[in-house]
Amino acid sequence: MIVEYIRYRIPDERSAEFEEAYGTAARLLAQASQCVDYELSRCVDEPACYILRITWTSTKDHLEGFRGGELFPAFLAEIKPYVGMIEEMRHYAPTAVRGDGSSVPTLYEWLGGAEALERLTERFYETVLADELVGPLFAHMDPGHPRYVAMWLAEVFGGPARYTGERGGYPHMLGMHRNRAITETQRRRWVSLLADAADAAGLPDDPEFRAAFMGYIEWGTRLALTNSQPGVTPTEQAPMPHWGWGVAPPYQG
Ligand code: HEM
Repeated sequence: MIVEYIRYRIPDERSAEFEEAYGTAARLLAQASQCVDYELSRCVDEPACYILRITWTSTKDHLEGFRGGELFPAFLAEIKPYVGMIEEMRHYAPTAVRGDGSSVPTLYEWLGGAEALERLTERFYETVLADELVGPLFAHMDPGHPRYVAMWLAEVFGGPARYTGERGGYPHMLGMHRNRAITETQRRRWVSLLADAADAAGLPDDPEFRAAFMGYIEWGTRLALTNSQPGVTPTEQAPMPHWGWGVAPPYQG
């Protein structure tokens, strides 16, 4: 991905028509398969200054795909009157320095941290062991298993990286699922028992949290099922998944 920055200096009397023109041009950006996202910002300290940021799938896709494509003539027609007011128009490659701040709580914080996850997994594995469909899979379960899975979930949801540091991270988890031949019926039961345990353990039940939480569980259990089939060769080394809120951030009143 590549980020294009275009800096404009627009006289005050033309700012309204400029923003309107970009509002129209943006609809063409929204249709472009080469465009990841875009944003036009106006300087607060010096209102004549605008910056348009466009993330492209690649420089080539921008210069050859978009500029050579069918959307470009209509895009250019909208913005042409302002081309002479451009002060900079260049592509920038993102560096490794990037990340999120803490304005939005992590799922780990929202659900109540390590203590809540341990409450959840304690409760969950009690019901798992008593279940006729999935119980047999866990017949020789390590007594620390509920705590280890709580550590795993903590790390996935934005808590401390203890599973990676103390328990062997992704490769260990993968190894524990290999050749277990989990069936779809067992996977479904596991998901259903976990959803019940989330209620019983008093995890937050707001729609945003539960959607994100169960989204991860759905994803994770499908991978566990696939990787548990005899004869498959799963990815041996994968980064620890880090799950966020997705499209519905927490409702904070
Ligand atoms: C989001 C989905 C899942 C997560 C996050 C998860 C997580 C884990 C982790 C972290 C371990 C290793 C614990 C350790 O360090 O010892 C493990 C082991 C295991 N998992 Fe899963 N798992 C998931 C889905 C499933 C499903 C769907 C099944 C079966 C229906 C399953 C069956 C097992 C079994 C049998 C073990 C070995 C337990 C033992 O003998 O100690 N897992 N799981």
